[in-house]
Amino acid sequence: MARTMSDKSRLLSEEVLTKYRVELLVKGTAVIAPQILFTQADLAKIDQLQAEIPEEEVREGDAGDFHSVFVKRVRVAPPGHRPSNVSGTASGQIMELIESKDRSFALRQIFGASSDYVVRRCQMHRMPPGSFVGIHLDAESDPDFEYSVIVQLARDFDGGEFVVYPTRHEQHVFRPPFGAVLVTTCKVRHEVKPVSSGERRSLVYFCSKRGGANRRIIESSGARL
Ligand SMILES: O=C(O)CCC(=O)C(=O)O
Ligand SMILES: [Fe+2]
Repeated sequence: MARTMSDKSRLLSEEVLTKYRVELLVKGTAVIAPQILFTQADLAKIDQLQAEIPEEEVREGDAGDFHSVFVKRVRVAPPGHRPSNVSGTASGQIMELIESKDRSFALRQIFGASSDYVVRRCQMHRMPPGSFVGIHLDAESDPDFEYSVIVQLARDFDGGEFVVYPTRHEQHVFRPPFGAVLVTTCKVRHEVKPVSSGERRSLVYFCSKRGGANRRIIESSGARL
């Protein structure tokens, strides 16, 4: 029998969450289909709120890695500091949306966690043609990062593939559609290939069981974005 599911029941479907949990466990990366973690209305709200946040261009090379991307900071945790939202009301509202009870519950199930996760850092990326994110390890920015969650905010662009390198000889290429969410472990190297046309946009956040100060030691880091 055809049934119209509410957003809530879709978010909480055990069967669906278990499927993603296994995918993440086995492959280190899972792509969550559009409309499961974020509805169209959630994405529209994020788009509206982000307009108020200032943008900076990041082009930083360190130990062979380079980037070219426009970044809007929502929550930051620089070395020695605890996670905190950037000033302004928009960042708090975006974090409230991201950390809603249902969404946090769903992600916890996907992570296979027995305790709560905190978002240590959150930012938005805008990548016009020529932009890219060089190969890096998220855990080099903050050793407590466990999972990164990447929400796809754009429809019309070419290039910009997310490529994961689980080993030296293996690579997995992802091109998630608008509204899909890529979840990946922060212990695997990856990159975003150059955008060739249109504009790629994403909301990126990093989750951890630990909420304290960033334990990264600045001198030895290969930090980036
Ligand atoms: O914008 C993205 O898809 C994610 C880029 C990335 O790997 C990161 O911010 O660590
Ligand atoms: Fe990354």
